Amino acid sequence: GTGSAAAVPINADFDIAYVTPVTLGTPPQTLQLDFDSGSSDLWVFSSHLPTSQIRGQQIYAPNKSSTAKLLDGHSWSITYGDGSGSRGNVYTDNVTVGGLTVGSQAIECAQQVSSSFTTEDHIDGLVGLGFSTLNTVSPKSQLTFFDNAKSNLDSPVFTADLKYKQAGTYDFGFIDEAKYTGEITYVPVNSDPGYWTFPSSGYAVGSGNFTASSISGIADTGTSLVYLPTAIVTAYYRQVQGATNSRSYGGYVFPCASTLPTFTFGVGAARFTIPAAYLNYAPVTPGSATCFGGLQSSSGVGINIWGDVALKAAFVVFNGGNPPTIGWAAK
Ligand SMILES: CC[C@H](C)[C@H](NC(=O)C[C@H](O)[C@H](CC1CCCCC1)NC(=O)CCNC(=O)[C@H](Cc1ccccc1)NC(=O)N1CCC(N)CC1)C(=O)NCc1cnc(C)nc1N
Repeated sequence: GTGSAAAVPINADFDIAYVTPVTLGTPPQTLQLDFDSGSSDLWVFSSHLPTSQIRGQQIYAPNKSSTAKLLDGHSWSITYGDGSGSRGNVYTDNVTVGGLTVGSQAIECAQQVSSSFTTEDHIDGLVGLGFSTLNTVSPKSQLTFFDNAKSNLDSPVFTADLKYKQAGTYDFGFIDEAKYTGEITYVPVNSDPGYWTFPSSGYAVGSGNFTASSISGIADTGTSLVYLPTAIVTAYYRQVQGATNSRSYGGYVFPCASTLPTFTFGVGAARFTIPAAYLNYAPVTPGSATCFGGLQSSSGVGINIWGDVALKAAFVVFNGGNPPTIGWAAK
């Protein structure tokens, strides 16, 4: 089988995240979930949450689904890189994404969410697409939607075609030739950390020379920006008039009117250029003349992250075969 579903930006002004409609249970309950290749829990706002923690999000009510089953004695608790988190209990039920159904998928029902989830009313939960070793359900960890679907997929892959300020797609089980140009360059994935960790072959700032350098990082659809080693990031912002590394804003900022260079990264012999517009992430506060960069230093993060700012400059194949690989193509 295969599936194909839209990845819709949650904000009209800048791409903080993308959500995809997912139907749960019988009769179907549809939620807008953030597909996150940087984690491996499928969790949702649920009828088990105190109403004080819900602010407009859609919820999944297992007691309204005839196919829901409590996973007795199991719980989950997750913390993300931005300090947000959630926890709760676990049911299994049918989950459908873009025409692809998984029976008895573990659906982690939130009983508590951190304040940033409550205030982000466009996200009703997450679908983890990382490796199942990262799943937090205890005492028995659960499989991701992708791992559960894999044996029924025409091919054990999912692809991300994220776009700048417009809807893209996540496809499961097939590679849509119409979504990319040229060849797909595949490189090995180290799944031991649980993320889609792959080697990049170097970078260039604007029209400058390409610097060959092996950079290990993760392809993370759930992270908004790109986080790379300080040496690379300072080389980039040296080319931006008025750029400073702001402690108060927590990263590189610059006058919104500044002209930004493009940023090119290598995957094997292939080269992918992130347009300047993608690297002007957003005003630090609505209407401000100071803008926050889409490229930031990974020194405070601990790993290099190729987030949405980079992913939307390419067509990316997450190949869950044995061994796993990741493919990048222009589009
Ligand atoms: C099983 C845990 C799992 C693997 C976990 N994975 C991750 O954290 C990566 C994962 O991709 C998560 C998925 C996010 C979580 C928040 C909700 C949206 C999805 N990514 C991050 O945390 C990266 C940093 N956050 C981000 O990039 C968020 C994403 C977001 C989007 C919309 C609304 C709210 C948040 N972006 C922002 O906050 N933005 C606002 C500020 C702006 N300057 C940039 C955009 C992990 O590594 N946790 C370990 C961990 C724990 N504690 C800490 C402190 N760091 C950690 N890494």
